[in-house]
Amino acid sequence: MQLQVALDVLDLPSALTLADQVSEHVDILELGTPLVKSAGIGAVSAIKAAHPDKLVFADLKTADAGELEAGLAFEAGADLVTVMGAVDDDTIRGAVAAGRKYGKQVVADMISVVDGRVARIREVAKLGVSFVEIHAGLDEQARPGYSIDQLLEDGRLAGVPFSIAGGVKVDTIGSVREAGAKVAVAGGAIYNAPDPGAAAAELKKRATR
Ligand SMILES: O=C([C@H](O)CO)[C@H](O)[C@H](O)COP(=O)(O)O
Repeated sequence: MQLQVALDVLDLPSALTLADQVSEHVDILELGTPLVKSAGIGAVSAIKAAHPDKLVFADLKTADAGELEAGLAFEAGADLVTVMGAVDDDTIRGAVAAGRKYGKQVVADMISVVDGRVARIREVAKLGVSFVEIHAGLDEQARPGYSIDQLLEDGRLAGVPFSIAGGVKVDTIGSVREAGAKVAVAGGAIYNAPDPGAAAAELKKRATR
């Protein structure tokens, strides 16, 4: 299972510092949505230039104009880009068309799809995305009683390639691997750790055990 770090910081210098600290332990460097909004699409180019050997994931969470927005990220050097799984199928098809044009990958982010999630995961997989991110966002995670378990259950049931995001940490990443995820996404468990490099190394160890 691959490990993706979500660089959920708000400026490019902080993102470059965090990427330097963790890159040797991760497979995918994600520019989180707030970072792209704050620092701009040029941050994608800067992270790719600093880490050309890593896959760079632009978490645009596109909700409309899929081909246009995905094209912006691919043109800037992204290897993967997100489109929302909840949006119009033509938006997803557009992002996929851009992916084909650039030879890059599109990921459908299932954030906020809760009812009927497995059925929608199967539908978006047929639209040509490379995989589906089964995701509980920061606001959902903040609610009392949040558990990653329903994400894992839906991944097991869906029968298509998937990643998991939503509070992946040292004591849950083993379950993410056992559920069959292709990628585990970790943000806070890495950037909030006293030593982000050590936290990423520990997650990577458990991701591949
Ligand atoms: O995508 C994310 C969130 O929606 C903010 O943009 C996070 O990067 C993702 O949830 C991973 O972060 P953690 O949940 O802190 O592991």
